[in-house]
Amino acid sequence: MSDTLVKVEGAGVRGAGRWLVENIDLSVRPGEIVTLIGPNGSGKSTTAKLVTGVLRPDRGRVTRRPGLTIGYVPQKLAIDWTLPLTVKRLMTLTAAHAPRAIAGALASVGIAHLADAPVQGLSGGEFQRALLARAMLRRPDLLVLDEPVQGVDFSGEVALYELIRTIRDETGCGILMISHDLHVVMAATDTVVCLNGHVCCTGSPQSVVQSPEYLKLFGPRAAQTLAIYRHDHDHTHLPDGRVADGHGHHHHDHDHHHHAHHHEGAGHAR
Ligand SMILES: Nc1ncnc2c1ncn2[C@@H]1O[C@H](COP(=O)(O)OP(=O)(O)OP(=O)(O)O)[C@@H](O)[C@H]1O
Repeated sequence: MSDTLVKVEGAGVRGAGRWLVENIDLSVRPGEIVTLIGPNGSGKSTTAKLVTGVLRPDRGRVTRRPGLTIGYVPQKLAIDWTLPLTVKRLMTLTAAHAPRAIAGALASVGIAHLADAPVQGLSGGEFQRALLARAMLRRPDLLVLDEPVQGVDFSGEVALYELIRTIRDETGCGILMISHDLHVVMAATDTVVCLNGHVCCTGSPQSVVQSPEYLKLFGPRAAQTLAIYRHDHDHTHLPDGRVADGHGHHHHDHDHHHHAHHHEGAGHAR
């Protein structure tokens, strides 16, 4: 294991009389961002639950570094949306934390000004940041994020991935995240694990986008994902997602990312 935070080896989970996932191999080291990608129902959440220990493997094994602390940001939060709940209170729902620690965590994700705001009024991006702050309060060695950019628009998405990288840089924690987004996540991760009930391919974003398994799963347009991102993303974002000024970069929106070229009908006439 050396300093590996978690290692999943040949793991499978059964449910409803079948294998939900099989032969899962992956590991997360300190400071590493590993992203699970795959279509709906491909086993991303199931794999994340294996990593956090919510699910036990029916085959294979999962080894966690002794004393490992995990911060988890769920896909959905089971809270009663009809009760008034401030952001500050959300931070202490499941564990007590000192007011100073809470203020620090909210500041680190850029929402210090929302401490007394009702959770119900937050935007999608603000809510994700609040959940991140809550997970960070545990000072986790490993942060597990199930779809961290849900309900967030494209520029907010870029800002969130940048925040996640900043958290990694500043705390040195390992991060496992789930996404079925391809464009931004591919550039925001060290290792991609592509799932379809089993691990189709694993590696750097550069190597995964070139693998036949990835292309089969996501189609040829997906191969352009990384190139498009690399080409255009030469500017930095402010915490709220706006493009930072001051380096001669002009503001522009990201719509063009979504317009990968079609090459339909490009076959040769015979
Ligand atoms: N508790 C369960 N019992 C039976 N089947 C389950 C259970 N949980 C998940 N499944 C099934 O396991 C498969 C993998 O589900 P999982 O939620 O891990 O996929 P996912 O990749 O996270 O999907 P999505 O992108 O839609 O969130 C699916 O076919 C799902 O229906």
